[in-house]
Amino acid sequence: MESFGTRLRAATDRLGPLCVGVDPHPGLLAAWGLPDSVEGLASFSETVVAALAGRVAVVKPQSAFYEQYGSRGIAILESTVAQCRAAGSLVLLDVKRGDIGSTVRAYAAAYLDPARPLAADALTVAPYLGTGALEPVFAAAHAHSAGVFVLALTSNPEGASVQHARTADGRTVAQAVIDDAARRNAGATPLGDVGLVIGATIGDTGHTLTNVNGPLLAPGMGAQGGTAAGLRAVFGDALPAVLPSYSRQVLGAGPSVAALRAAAESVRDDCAAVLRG
Ligand SMILES: O=c1ccn([C@@H]2O[C@H](COP(=O)(O)O)[C@@H](O)[C@H]2O)c(=O)[nH]1
Repeated sequence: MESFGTRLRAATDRLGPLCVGVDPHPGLLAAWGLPDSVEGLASFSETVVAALAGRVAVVKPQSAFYEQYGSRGIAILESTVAQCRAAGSLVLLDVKRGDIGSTVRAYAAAYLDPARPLAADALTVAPYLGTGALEPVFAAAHAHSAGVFVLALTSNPEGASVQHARTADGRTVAQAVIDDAARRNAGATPLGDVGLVIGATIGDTGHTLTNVNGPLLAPGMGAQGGTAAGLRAVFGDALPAVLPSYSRQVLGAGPSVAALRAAAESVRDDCAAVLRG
């Protein structure tokens, strides 16, 4: 199989630069006329698959919204991931895992080994036990042609207190995470497999993103206030690597399949105009 970076570039070239998050909030279930139950979760997920699978480059299910329903929720997540992949979208599982290396190895197997029931194309990880502790997940990603997105500068206002703190060598924690990704992606074409999560809401923080050579996932679009026009201030010269991510703004258009598709196409076109000039 081709590398994740190659597959991601092909998907965004074909379908446009857009990631849609699948976040079945109880409030969204209610707005769609669905119960806050496993049945409601299943119906919500089926509609999202019908509307968007194979039509957007990347689908990003938020694991937490499935986990809260226990094993039946996880079963629906497995089915949603598999259907989106089969339809031709890449699936980035938003699980934000991170632990000591020996445990991270199990997370890597759970989410990236194609023989496992919850295998996706990529996952999100948290680097706060040290990027070195994530080594098994980078190795698994390489072995399975998968991707890893490391939290660097998150979209929530609380993130800066940790991410802007200085390390012993004077860099911020975030810059150390960014530089680690750049080192891992060096020389990859067209794009490395190690992505970063950089919130669309953070403005110009003075971090250097131009050498990453990997995808830059930009959550926080729409509901959290991030805009297509605002991406330039956050990403500067790194704009071509940005993958904007919307959840509630697109999902709020449901449950009509046609309206969900139209909402996704609208934000995709707004972003493409900025990212591709
Ligand atoms: O920095 C981050 C990292 C991840 N997220 C996740 O993205 C979605 C955002 O949902 P919206 O409805 O578009 O606000 C959600 O799953 C978060 O956990 C993030 O927001 N910021």
